[in-house]
Amino acid sequence: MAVAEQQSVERTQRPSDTRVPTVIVDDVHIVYTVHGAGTGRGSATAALGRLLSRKSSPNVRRVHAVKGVSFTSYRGEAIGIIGSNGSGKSTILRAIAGLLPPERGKIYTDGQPSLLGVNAALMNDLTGERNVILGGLAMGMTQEEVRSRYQGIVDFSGINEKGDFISLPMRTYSSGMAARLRFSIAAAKNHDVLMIDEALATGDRAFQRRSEARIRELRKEAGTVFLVSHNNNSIRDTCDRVVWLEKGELLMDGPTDDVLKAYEDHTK
Ligand SMILES: Nc1ncnc2c1ncn2[C@@H]1O[C@H](COP(=O)(O)OP(=O)(O)OP(=O)(O)O)[C@@H](O)[C@H]1O
Repeated sequence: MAVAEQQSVERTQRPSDTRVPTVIVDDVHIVYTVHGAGTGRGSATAALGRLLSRKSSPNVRRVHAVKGVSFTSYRGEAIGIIGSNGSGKSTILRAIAGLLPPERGKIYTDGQPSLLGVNAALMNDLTGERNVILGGLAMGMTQEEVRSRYQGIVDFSGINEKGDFISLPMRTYSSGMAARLRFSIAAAKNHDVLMIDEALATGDRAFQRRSEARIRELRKEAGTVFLVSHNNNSIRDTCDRVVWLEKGELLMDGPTDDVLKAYEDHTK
């Protein structure tokens, strides 16, 4: 795999009235290579033929998921990323987190961006309690910090509101409960750049309100928050700027109200 084109923006002394960039995405292209792809003919007979064929398919298909996207984020901004299914939102976040190498273009980041996805790695067979400790340590907290923030994380997640779930293995949680715990662990720490992929969509309304308030706090603490969501109200309540991707291209980047209005007109 090619080396990710992830570089650090040097922290230099700047006048206090200038905006400080946190992520620079410069003409980025991201291509997935899919091995063993079919021929692309979609009929049932063609699919059955492929399944019954003894030959393994030599086909390799390239999916050009992000096409020449550029934008810069600044400290204190919360940026919503919107667009229809498959438009490249999760892909661009994964690239900013350094998990996917751009095929072309460059991504510069100030500090280590943290990606909080619905699939963020916690261990399903461990209890919620163990996962809070594991997740806290994985994010770079000391044991002492984890101990002192433990109760706050559990209370924020609301996991124990209906019984002692925190001492049960995470595999017994509903997907919403698991997403809440992941968000609560990540939000317990201040991040230079925090990227949240749909995590809010799975919580109930009360949890969404708490999360939105916490996102506003994180911004005040001089971080940058990216929020991928299909929920326009969540974006409206949390973000002051929105980037709209469609078919891997940047369609619009501007103030939340302007971009959401154009998006809502487009999707009517
Ligand atoms: N691991 C992968 N291998 C191959 N193609 C992929 C992979 N992940 C995503 N893609 C493709 O890349 C494109 C962008 O996908 P991505 O998940 O970034 O979209 P998205 O905007 O986050 O979609 P959604 O709103 O449905 O979550 C899609 O065409 C998708 O099929």
